[in-house]
Amino acid sequence: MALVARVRALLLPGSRLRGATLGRAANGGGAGARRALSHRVLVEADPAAGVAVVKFRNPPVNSLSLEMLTELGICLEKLENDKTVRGIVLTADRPGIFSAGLDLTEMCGRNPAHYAEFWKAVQELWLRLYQSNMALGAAINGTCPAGGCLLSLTCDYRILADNPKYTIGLNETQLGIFAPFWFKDTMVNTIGHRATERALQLGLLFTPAEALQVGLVDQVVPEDQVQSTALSVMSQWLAIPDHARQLTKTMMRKATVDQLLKHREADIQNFVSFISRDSIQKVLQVYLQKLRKKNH
Ligand SMILES: CC/C=C\C/C=C\CCC/C=C/CC(=O)SCCNC(=O)CCNC(=O)[C@H](O)C(C)(C)COP(=O)(O)OP(=O)(O)OC[C@H]1O[C@@H](n2cnc3c(N)ncnc32)[C@H](O)[C@@H]1OP(=O)(O)O
Repeated sequence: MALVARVRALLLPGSRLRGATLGRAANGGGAGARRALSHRVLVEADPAAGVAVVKFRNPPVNSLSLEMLTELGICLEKLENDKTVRGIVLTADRPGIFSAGLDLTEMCGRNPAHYAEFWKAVQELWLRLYQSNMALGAAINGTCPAGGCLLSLTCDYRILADNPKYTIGLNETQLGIFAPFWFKDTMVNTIGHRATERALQLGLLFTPAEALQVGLVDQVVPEDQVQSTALSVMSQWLAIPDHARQLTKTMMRKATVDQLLKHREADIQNFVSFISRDSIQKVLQVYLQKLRKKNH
């Protein structure tokens, strides 16, 4: 289903996204700050600063399900069309887990049409974020594996909470799957080829100190200062004239974006045929069961 159709489905009577509003904040935020609510994404906009904080709230682990991808896409599209917003900070509504990455239940026990729809939504969100004209910051206030790490890598800078429990990285190989070429390219563009090769083959999850050292994040700060630091760094990015910053960003990212645009359909087919393999279904199911067993 294309984004428009998925949005329609989400807006059907009964959906909690229906009637989402952008109103004056009941509390918090500066003068004129606005708050928008959807089911899984909370937006706190500060038009005076030109910045919106987009908070993930998809319990229990902020996984990127099809619905979450869709709501995030809608929210970003709205912000892109809002002339008062020039920068966005992505963060988790509750500290602890920034995002557990792609929702594994979307990749297990479904049919090929579902896998194709899901993968298309992953591609769409990446394209929207990686090509965004806005300045994007990640305030990483929790653990950040795989797809969560990818989200943060689409941003222009990353601030990570100084908590050794919070790790970040593309750990796909540890699950028995692998990071597609555009995940890999996004990481190469951030930390370079050799560090990416090592990180991807070993499926490394970096502690804050390691992430800072390898350049996966730009700053590690005390946990209670992640958002305020991300906002203060944002003011540096917004001090640059938009057109100059945007042209530079496009120049830096265009080759990577073009690769996916050129191979988009093939990438979907590759994903569907890989994820549908019995052997891959089995490893994903074992991984999910291990996660679930912990709690039962
Ligand atoms: C085109 C190319 C062709 C081929 C490419 C090949 C492959 C495609 C690549 C696909 C890319 C995938 C990227 C991903 O993002 S895969 C997801 C990777 N994520 C993880 O490994 C994280 C897994 N989760 C955890 O490690 C922990 O949950 C976490 C540390 C985040 C939190 O721990 P905590 O103890 O707080 O919570 P849990 O008890 O573990 O979890 C609570 C419940 O949430 C469920 N859960 C956790 N993570 C996920 C997830 N990613 N998706 C779905 N559900 C998840 C977990 O099972 C618990 O459920 P219940 O027990 O409550 O039922």
